[in-house]
Amino acid sequence: MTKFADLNLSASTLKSIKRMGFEEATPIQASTIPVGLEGKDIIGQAQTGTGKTTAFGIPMIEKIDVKNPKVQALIIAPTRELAIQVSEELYRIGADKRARVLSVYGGQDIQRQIRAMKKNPHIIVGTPGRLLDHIKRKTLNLENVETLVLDEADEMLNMGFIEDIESILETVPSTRQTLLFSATMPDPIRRIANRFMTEPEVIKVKSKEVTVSNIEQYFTKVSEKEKFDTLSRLIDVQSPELAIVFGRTKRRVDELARALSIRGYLAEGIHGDLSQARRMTVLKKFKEGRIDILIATDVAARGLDISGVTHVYNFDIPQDPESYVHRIGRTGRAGKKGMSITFVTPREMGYLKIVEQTTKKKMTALKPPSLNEALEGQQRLALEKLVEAAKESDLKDYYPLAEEFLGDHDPVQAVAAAIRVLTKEPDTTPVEITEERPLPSRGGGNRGGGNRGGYKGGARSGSRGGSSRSGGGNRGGGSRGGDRNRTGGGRPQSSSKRKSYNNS
Ligand SMILES: Nc1ncnc2c1ncn2[C@@H]1O[C@H](COP(=O)(O)OP(=O)(O)OP(=O)(O)O)[C@@H](O)[C@H]1O
Ligand SMILES: [Mg+2]
Repeated sequence: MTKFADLNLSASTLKSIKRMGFEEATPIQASTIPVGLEGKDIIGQAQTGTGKTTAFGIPMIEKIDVKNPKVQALIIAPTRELAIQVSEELYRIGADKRARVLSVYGGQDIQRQIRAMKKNPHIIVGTPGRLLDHIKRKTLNLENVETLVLDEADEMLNMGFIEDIESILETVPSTRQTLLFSATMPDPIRRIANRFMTEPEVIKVKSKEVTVSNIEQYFTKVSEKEKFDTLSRLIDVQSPELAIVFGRTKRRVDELARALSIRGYLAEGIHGDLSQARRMTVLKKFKEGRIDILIATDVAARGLDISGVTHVYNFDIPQDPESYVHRIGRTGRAGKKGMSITFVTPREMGYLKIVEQTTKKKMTALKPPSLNEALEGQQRLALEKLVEAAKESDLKDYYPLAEEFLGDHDPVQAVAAAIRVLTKEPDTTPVEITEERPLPSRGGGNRGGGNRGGYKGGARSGSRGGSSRSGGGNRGGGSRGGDRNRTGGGRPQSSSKRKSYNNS
């Protein structure tokens, strides 16, 4: 175990780290910080949630000369949310040194960013498009940059940012130190490394597995039609504190968010077509627990660090194993426990194998819960509420009525009634989820870079037709008459039999 105090850091950085509550350096931090301090280029690979931000953040901040008003460090990140998150972490690390950090990203008023630039930030964290914009407007000068970080470089490659990054780098001195970090390092990333880096030291944390061991990984074999009911029941049984549900396309995310809300869950979606303001609001609500289910596309969730995410549901299995690693990595962070459940349709079982081969870890088969099990889960949750309430000391005011009630009723009957009142019965209101075309059968060389690009493109543009958007018979929960009867008096069916939601 390495203590930060043993890493030769300045007093101000040590003070900040202490304030952040970090006691020991994680393995990737212990191995990269000394090399980073020497000024070498680094390719750092370590599992999700193991503190890569601080691993590059510390050597970067140590190098900053706060008396020099020029921009000395640049971090490029694939999404706005990630840029904000990284800038916040860097701000905390540099707080005692008084390093100034600014994040710039699309969707935010550029004039406001230009005004902020005039306050001479030492560190800029930005998304490629907006950084280029500032460079072209000459509102950002990178001639004094000494440290460059590409966070989630492989994702930026997938997103087609490579040319933007190249243009940005033309304005950064070639003598800079370059650091590149990700949980996965697919082959094409090495090409970037060769192009942008000088004799990089590759630092991989020794580990047989790509995923952290504190995530319990399950899969459940389920037909496309049964997916939504299975999801509802799993949520009822497992009662996650915070959960992220991944869908393959933007339309999928929108439909799932709506369908979950119809069934009474506090759920909202996030993807690249939403306005920046909307994305921020949804994330904020999720972090504060005002919604407990976030539905997202791959891109929207890369690198996000939200504490309290206990469950990740892959409503659609991702096509490439790297996406899987990043998706489930939204839970089980900083040593906490987590659980992931991946839905696999019978035709997509081959993808499960590919994922398992990459992660070198078998997922455990999970039987989809029955409606009764979902009900039991909700009853247990209700009981937990009662147990919590029973711990309170100021229940005295309720005693007279309780005694009166118990005078006329058998105690078991009385408690059962209390549990019943508190139980949210599984809701089976019909909802509409457009069927997603299964992934092409596995033989098709789907591990290659080219294919990845295609898939990602589809997910971003939302333009995949979803092919099987045929008539009424294809609906998710709606076609399962037996289930619907349970909630009986629910809402009239017509209210949820909307036309297929069509955004393509
Ligand atoms: N030494 C440490 N001790 C305790 N917690 C830490 C330490 N270093 C970082 N953390 C915390 O761990 C969490 C995950 O860190 P971070 O987001 O940097 O992970 P990551 O490796 O970049 O993951 P991803 O691959 O998903 O981007 C953060 O909340 C961070 O504050
Ligand atoms: Mg990260």
